[in-house]
Amino acid sequence: MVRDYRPGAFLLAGPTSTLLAEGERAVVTESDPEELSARVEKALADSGAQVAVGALPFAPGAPAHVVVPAEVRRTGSAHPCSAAPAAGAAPVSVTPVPSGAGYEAAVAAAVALLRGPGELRKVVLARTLRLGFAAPVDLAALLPGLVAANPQGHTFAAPLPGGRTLLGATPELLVSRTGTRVVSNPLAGSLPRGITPEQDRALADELLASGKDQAEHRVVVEAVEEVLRPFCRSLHVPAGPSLVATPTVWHLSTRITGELADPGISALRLAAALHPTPAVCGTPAAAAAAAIADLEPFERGFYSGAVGWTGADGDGEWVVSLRCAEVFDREMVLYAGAGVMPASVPAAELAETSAKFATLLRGLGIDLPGA
Ligand SMILES: C=C(O[C@H]1C=CC=C(C(=O)O)[C@@H]1O)C(=O)O
Repeated sequence: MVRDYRPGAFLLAGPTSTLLAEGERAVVTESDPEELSARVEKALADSGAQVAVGALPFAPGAPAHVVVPAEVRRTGSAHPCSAAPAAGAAPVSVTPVPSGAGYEAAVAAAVALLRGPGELRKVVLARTLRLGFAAPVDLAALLPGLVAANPQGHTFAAPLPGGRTLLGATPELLVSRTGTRVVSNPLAGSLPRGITPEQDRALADELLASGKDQAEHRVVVEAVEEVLRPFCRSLHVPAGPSLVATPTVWHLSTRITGELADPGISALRLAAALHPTPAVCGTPAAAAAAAIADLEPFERGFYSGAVGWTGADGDGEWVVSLRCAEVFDREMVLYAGAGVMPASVPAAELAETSAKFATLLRGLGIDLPGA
């Protein structure tokens, strides 16, 4: 089904399910999270459609883009996806915004804020890589290779306003709802993967033993628990994180499961309530968002928002839009961020963002040493 993707369609390919949606019966553009769920539920009821798909932006107050498609196809896992690794065209221009040094300076400024007298405990700072190509980016040709390279994660292509596409391969599940069962799998605390198996194992052990990363992870789990608890009659939060690996990064991970108290609460409503978690913003959220606005020299748009679907029956799945790029014509803007804590070292956060860029670059067959 991944091979049937055509530009303008919506694709979400995960380890257990694949959804491809095409055409538009209705489009809901809404910035208020509660209004958004209500308007999408109404659009589904009015059209008789079973599923709506879309993308939520990072910034509170920016409009979400949700579509009731004309046609939806769903199957199981897209894996094993037999695609050869994509052979992406080499970019003709590569512009980091900010520069590596600029990013390290922003992390240092954030560390100073975190160590200061204010209330900020964690802030996630991102950077971008702007790639220019000689010809329009061929999404349909690139997607099978990206799916094949990310068997554990969710690969997505989501249409955005203005003919743009959000393309990515994320390891993080914001929330899924199946009947009354709710699952959220926050990630936070990361190290790049090693080159040899020994080095890789040592880095995994180092991550698990890192007080800075455990603290960075804990604030996300606490925030997710606090949001989900009022919606659930039971909620299970493991006592400590486990490790998950993407092809380029190790993460601390906690899989939180619950039973909804009110089956009328849709997956989209839960996603809107959870977003933005401290995995993409920080703690407290308002102070972190203000620091991000001060320290990041670009708009995040739909990076570090969410991508997913919600059904007429309330079921659905929303993933955090990470390891992604906004694609338009001959341009691709990649985004990667890292959680900054009082103990953060700017060079280490820069290396972490490079490893995060590599998820998409490798999956697209783009070779950019030192990006
Ligand atoms: C903000 C990103 O990752 C988040 C998710 C997992 C681990 C993270 C970290 O360790 O910093 C980030 O919170 C990104 O990939 O751009």
